[in-house]
Amino acid sequence: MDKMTGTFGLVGCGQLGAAIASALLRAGAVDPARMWIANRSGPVPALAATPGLNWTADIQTLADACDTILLALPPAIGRKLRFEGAGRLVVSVMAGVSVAELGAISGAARVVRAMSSPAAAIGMAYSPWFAGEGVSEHDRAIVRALFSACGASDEVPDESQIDVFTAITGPVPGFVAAFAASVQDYAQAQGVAPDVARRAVGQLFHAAGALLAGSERPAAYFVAEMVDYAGTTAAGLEALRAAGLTEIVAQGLEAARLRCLTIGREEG
Ligand SMILES: NC(=O)C1=CN([C@@H]2O[C@H](COP(=O)(O)OP(=O)(O)OC[C@H]3O[C@@H](n4cnc5c(N)ncnc54)[C@H](OP(=O)(O)O)[C@@H]3O)[C@@H](O)[C@H]2O)C=CC1
Ligand SMILES: O=C(O)[C@@H]1CCC=N1
Repeated sequence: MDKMTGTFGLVGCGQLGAAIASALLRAGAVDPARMWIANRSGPVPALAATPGLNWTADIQTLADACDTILLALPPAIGRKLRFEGAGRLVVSVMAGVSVAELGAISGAARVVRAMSSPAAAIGMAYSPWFAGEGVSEHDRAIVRALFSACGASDEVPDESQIDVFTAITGPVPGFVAAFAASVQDYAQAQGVAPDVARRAVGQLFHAAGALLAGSERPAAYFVAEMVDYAGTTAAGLEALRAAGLTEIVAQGLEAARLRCLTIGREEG
């Protein structure tokens, strides 16, 4: 696992920030003594006893001490934040907050807009990131070290793709939980006991996730394979296709993507 060079500061240690902080420390991507956390209510229990880790309630104190700053605040709060971060590398995982806004928030010329998920806590997040104009190759190495400690990541060429991934991979279990709940509901409607349905569907998604994540093939390949097999599953897949599954999923994801454009603004 690559180490992040320099000092690192996290602003906001909630659901996502705490997951990323624990991932970085577990992976050894940053030494605690070179890491700062600014959290409104102070140290979080899971990390409070980490030897050497620096806590502060003051964001500017963190900014003055850190070469790389990660913003993990709610969008409504993050948008209103201002601190002097000129000369720093500023990275954000805040939904909907643009590179331009991040420059205004921090005064930094080197800004990376990213997305991650609380799956970072188990090293299984997907963290896409978009680099603003001033970001150097050295900065990119730091960002790669940061997000490889959290799971898989890719640099994307277009900032608008971060909104797409905020919809798709930001929430974990997210939309997959919605599908899993529908499967559990079906099982229970057929008389399966709730705890058995929960265990069965959990194992199904655990196995399916492992197979999909471990394959170079797109998910569509596995669908076509089952349709071609022309067994019981094919009948169900054909019924789902006829019912508009693809269109329904796209509607949900598009609603989440569009919400990125309004979340945390005065009116939204
Ligand atoms: N949760 C998720 O699944 C995901 C979240 N995100 C994004 O991550 C960001 C953070 O979300 P999430 O972690 O869920 O939010 P939480 O509300 O769980 O955590 C926000 C944290 O920020 C702290 N905070 C608030 N204001 C300040 C401040 N002025 N100075 C220092 N700390 C402050 C809060 O402190 P206190 O506890 O004292 O209030 C809290 O610990 C959001 O922009 C969200 O869109 C992205 C992907 C997934
Ligand atoms: O639902 C949310 O707003 C956060 C951001 C992306 C995923 N979860």
